[in-house]
Amino acid sequence: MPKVLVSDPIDQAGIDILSQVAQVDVNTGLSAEQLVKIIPDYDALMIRSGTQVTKEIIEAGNSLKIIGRAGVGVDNVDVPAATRKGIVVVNSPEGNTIAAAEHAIAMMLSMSRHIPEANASVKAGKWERNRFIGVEVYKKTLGIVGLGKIGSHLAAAAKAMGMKLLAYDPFISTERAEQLGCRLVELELLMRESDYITLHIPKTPETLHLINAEVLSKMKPTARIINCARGGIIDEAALAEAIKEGKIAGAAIDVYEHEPLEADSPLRNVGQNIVLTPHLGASTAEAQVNVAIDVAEQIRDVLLGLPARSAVNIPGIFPDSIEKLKPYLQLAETLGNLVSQLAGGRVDYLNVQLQGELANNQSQPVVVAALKGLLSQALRERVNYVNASIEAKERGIRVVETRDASIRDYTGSLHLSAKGTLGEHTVTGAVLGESEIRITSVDDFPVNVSPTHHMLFTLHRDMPGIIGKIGSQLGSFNVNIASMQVGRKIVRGDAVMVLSLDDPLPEGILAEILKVPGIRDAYTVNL
Ligand SMILES: NC(=O)c1ccc[n+]([C@@H]2O[C@H](COP(=O)([O-])OP(=O)(O)OC[C@H]3O[C@@H](n4cnc5c(N)ncnc54)[C@H](O)[C@@H]3O)[C@@H](O)[C@H]2O)c1
Ligand SMILES: O=C(O)CC[C@@H](O)C(=O)O
Repeated sequence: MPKVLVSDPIDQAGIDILSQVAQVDVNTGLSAEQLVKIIPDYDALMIRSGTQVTKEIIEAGNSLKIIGRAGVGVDNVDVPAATRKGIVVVNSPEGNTIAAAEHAIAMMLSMSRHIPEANASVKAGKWERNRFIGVEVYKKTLGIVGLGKIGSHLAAAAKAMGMKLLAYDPFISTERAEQLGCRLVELELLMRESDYITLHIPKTPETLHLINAEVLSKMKPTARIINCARGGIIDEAALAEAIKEGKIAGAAIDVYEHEPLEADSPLRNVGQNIVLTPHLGASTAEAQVNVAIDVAEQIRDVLLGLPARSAVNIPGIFPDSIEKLKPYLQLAETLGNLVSQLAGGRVDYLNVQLQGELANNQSQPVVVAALKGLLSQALRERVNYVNASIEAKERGIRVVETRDASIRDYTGSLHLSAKGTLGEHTVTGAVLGESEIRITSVDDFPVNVSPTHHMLFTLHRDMPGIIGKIGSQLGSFNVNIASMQVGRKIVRGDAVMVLSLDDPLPEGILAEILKVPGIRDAYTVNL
């Protein structure tokens, strides 16, 4: 019988499902060292947000087939390490959406009506009615940062309470925001005009300290901020300072850069204008049953050799033909990710053309893989092969699929074009040999490059000296070039330059590159 380790408190409904097919050991509060020691005995690991599933734990898990996260965020799992080891990571993308949205509302109202302090005061034997005069949320402006599942649910509830809604989400169309009753604006305007600001975005390198001292300084002195998304999105020291100095009226925080919150955290000393909860966003009876069942069913299925429906790292639903299509799925995902970065965040149209031999294959998985790549900048691990199409539809992305078996430059190739905030861009790629992926054209300029983690693309005039100038610019920022290629259609016409870099491009370098005479456009891409 397979063995499942449950290392965080999980609702009994999930344990009951797992017990049908496995021996289930519930062992919570283990240290990382203890987990490394016992994990080799287990086929599956089920967690909430408490257990940090590090690379060391994954590497020690020689029998592990699946890690199940009873919740949305898998930022406490080293997903790349799990993928490399062939371990499926599953989550429950929707099981606690309502709970988290309702917690944000509870936090907003608690702050507005001083409920935590009033409660403490009455329990201390006092009756201080004049001390706790609150404010109404009716007709106030709520700024929602991140209009995904939780942000959308919250928008509907806040609208019903008579609030005016602003939203900032670079990956959502204006039409979608309008359907939800929100005016889509830039972050700065949202910070300036909102009476309440609530965060519902993932924690990514881009969102780390997105709300820092400078951004907080844009808020009205009467405004309040809520974070029920992820710790680290707000700079905690800057937040504590802003409240203490009266630059903003208050905050309500559920999630922290380090959990449990440290004893000496500056947030603990802010006084009564901050409401703190210990990561309770998903802690409702209903959400805990939902996520436990959702994830336990997937663990059971994988242990029985069946696919998982919400795998965040590998496709879970396709039949046996997956083996043959696998390199093309990887190609589609890479090209989707690439074209979304060239086209800018808010893509509203994607054309996927299957060419050559690929045109004779089942197209749906390839289109889904392209969408997964396209949405990966916005949704990170939240997007998977199961939800990519629905997510794209909800974002108003029009998807067109075409085939052309007569294009035979490679055995099979894939051509994507996408239109976004930076205009329309196209990329083509092919699979060489068994599984080698190549980018074979960019904006219809022929190239032949392997995708790498950090890349720079330029559109420029083909003229002497331009390559050297870009090289020197990168050198002056201490960025090492791994390879470089130029694609052009005619001599001294327009050309595309593709550089693979050893290092990420530092901020500010694009502006310098764009100053080089002859450079028309430049894009950084991280794959
Ligand atoms: N406190 C809790 O217990 C709790 C419970 C559930 C979820 N969460 C967290 O809440 C967050 C939102 O969850 P969700 O289910 O709504 O996710 P979601 O993926 O449905 O929505 C996230 C939204 O953020 C947008 N986004 C991505 N990067 C952005 C950026 N840089 N700026 C602005 N918007 C950006 C995306 O376009 C997307 O619409 C996640 O961080 C999740 O882990 C916390
Ligand atoms: O496990 C929890 O209670 C937190 C879950 C929540 O943060 C999530 O990302 O789903």
